[in-house]
Amino acid sequence: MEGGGGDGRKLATSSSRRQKPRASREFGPERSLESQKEGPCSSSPSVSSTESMLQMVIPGLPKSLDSPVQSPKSKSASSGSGAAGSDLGAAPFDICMGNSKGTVILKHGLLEINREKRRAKELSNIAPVQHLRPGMVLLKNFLKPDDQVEIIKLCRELGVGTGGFYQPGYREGGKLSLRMMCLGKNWDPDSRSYGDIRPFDGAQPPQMPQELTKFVEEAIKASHDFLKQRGKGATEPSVELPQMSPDICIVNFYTTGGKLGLHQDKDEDESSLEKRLPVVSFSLGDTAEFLYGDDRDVDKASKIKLESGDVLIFGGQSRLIFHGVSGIMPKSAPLMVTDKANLRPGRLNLTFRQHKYEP
Ligand SMILES: O=C(O)CCC(=O)C(=O)O
Ligand SMILES: [Fe+2]
Repeated sequence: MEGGGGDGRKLATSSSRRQKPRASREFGPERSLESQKEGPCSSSPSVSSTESMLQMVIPGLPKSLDSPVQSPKSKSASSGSGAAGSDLGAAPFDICMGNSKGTVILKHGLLEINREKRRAKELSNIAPVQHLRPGMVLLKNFLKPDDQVEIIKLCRELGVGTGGFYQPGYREGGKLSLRMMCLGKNWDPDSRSYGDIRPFDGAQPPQMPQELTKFVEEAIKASHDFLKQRGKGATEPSVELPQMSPDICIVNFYTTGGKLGLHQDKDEDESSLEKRLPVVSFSLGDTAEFLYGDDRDVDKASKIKLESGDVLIFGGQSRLIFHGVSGIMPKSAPLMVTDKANLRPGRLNLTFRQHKYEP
């Protein structure tokens, strides 16, 4: 499937970039989804209502949930050059709450506890694997709560260090309504290309942790096992969903006002795209309303909920689908995960890819 739009794989000059229609992983409130259609949640990237609610319960939280948290560990590899918009010189963003002085004790109301019980009941009736379309498989609740906590903590550690979370923006102005960190290689939203360092501060992205690769391999195996059960006549599982070994990952953190416009992931190396190596996506924390389809059209897109622990895989015939996040559902994260990990209100998403195919 080929969608409309320019070739996002080539690094463009700023003038040619301006002329080029953006199709690959372009997002942000100003340019895409929010101008097309509102999601279920607030369209503002700030989260003032959640913020005031949290400040009542947790003293010591930063003034705004979107304001960066100071960490002694973090520093940029070099000073910013003033290139493509981002949080130049800003402190890192901590996806977890609390501080070194003590832990955050959250008391849950009956409403929250009952919601959690209801959800557990619902989950037991949901098919654990859903074949959404050729090349697209959803593994419901695949990551166990303790694994989710481990992944969140790992991302938190990496996220407050060099090359950690920042709020990306475009040279011409406008910010994405999420925080981003890359692992393995840097993906630059402005040039829509991968590189070894982040242009705006010269930082090298953290290495891809082996612990994460293991979960990705397990998820691909689980989807192959599922596809194998279809028996004779069905496409060979490894053809429908080619095997991949992730070497890059884009980690996004959405506060409850976060969104991501419809886009294609097509900035990986041609060898990887030609083989249609899948993208493997982990969802943690609050639930996202996720859109996908053949066109960059919100009204034609299919909608699913991605909940904490879900793994979505799209490769093969679905490798170049348009996809995006229209909203984050506040207070939908499982308490047993967010309590243990101290995750902020919001959603953590990791999309693993293999940059290059090497036979
Ligand atoms: O947050 C998500 O579920 C999708 C993220 C995504 O599409 C991306 O990072 O390219
Ligand atoms: Fe994407």
